[in-house]
Amino acid sequence: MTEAQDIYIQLESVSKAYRVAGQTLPIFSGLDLAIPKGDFVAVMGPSGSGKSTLLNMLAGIDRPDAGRVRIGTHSLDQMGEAARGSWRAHHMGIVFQFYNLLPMLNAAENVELPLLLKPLSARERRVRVERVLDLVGLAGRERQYPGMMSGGQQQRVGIARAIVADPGLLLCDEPTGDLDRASADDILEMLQTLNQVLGKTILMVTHDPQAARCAKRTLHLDKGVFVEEARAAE
Ligand SMILES: Nc1ncnc2c1ncn2[C@@H]1O[C@H](COP(=O)(O)OP(=O)(O)OP(=O)(O)O)[C@@H](O)[C@H]1O
Repeated sequence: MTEAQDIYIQLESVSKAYRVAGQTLPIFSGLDLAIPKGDFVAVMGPSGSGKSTLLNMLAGIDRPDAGRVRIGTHSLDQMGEAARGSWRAHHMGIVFQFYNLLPMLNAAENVELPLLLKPLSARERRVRVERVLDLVGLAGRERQYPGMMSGGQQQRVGIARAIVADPGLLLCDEPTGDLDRASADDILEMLQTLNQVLGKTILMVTHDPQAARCAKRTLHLDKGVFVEEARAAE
């Protein structure tokens, strides 16, 4: 049983609908979710079940129509857009399916981007970038451009960029969806290390059952509710 004070991510009675061509498309109606700090949660569900909508609300990119989205001590649903953007930059890293690297920047420059929002000297930024690139196994590849890297290497750069500002929370949107099995397994092992060794709380949307098995918990989203939950043996 999760004690209230341990809860890090909390959705309370969240409702969300889209309006398409004059019609209302309900996605969530009274959705609840509680995730403690340090958890590693996989969210699975059929296409269109609302997984990206959930991630967007947790990232503060989108807002619920009703209900509360709380992360740590912050209620994202009560914050304006600028405050949510600033909150995101300081507390959250996002890992994307297709890496979202800027092709004209090399690996180090891509990883450095989130640090440009912080009051750090160029030297401090370089030290942090080198440290995280080393952590993801890319020491020596700082000057390589995304176009010269494999998908697995690009995703390592994506993970380095997501953690360089040392956020407590990582949101991963199909992080292995574009990778072969071996590269996917490397990335999953890396996420497990970030969770177990560095204590990052991770929420990962995935279609891959093997990826979900690496998480501590799997939530299945169907028709706007979590219908099943499995917890890995501790
Ligand atoms: N901005 C939007 N405007 C209108 N409808 C939207 C919008 N975003 C998503 N939808 C619709 O809401 C539903 C849920 O979309 P969402 O992307 O959250 O699902 P998903 O579970 O992530 O799907 P997938 O696994 O295919 O990525 C879908 O029917 C989608 O077409």
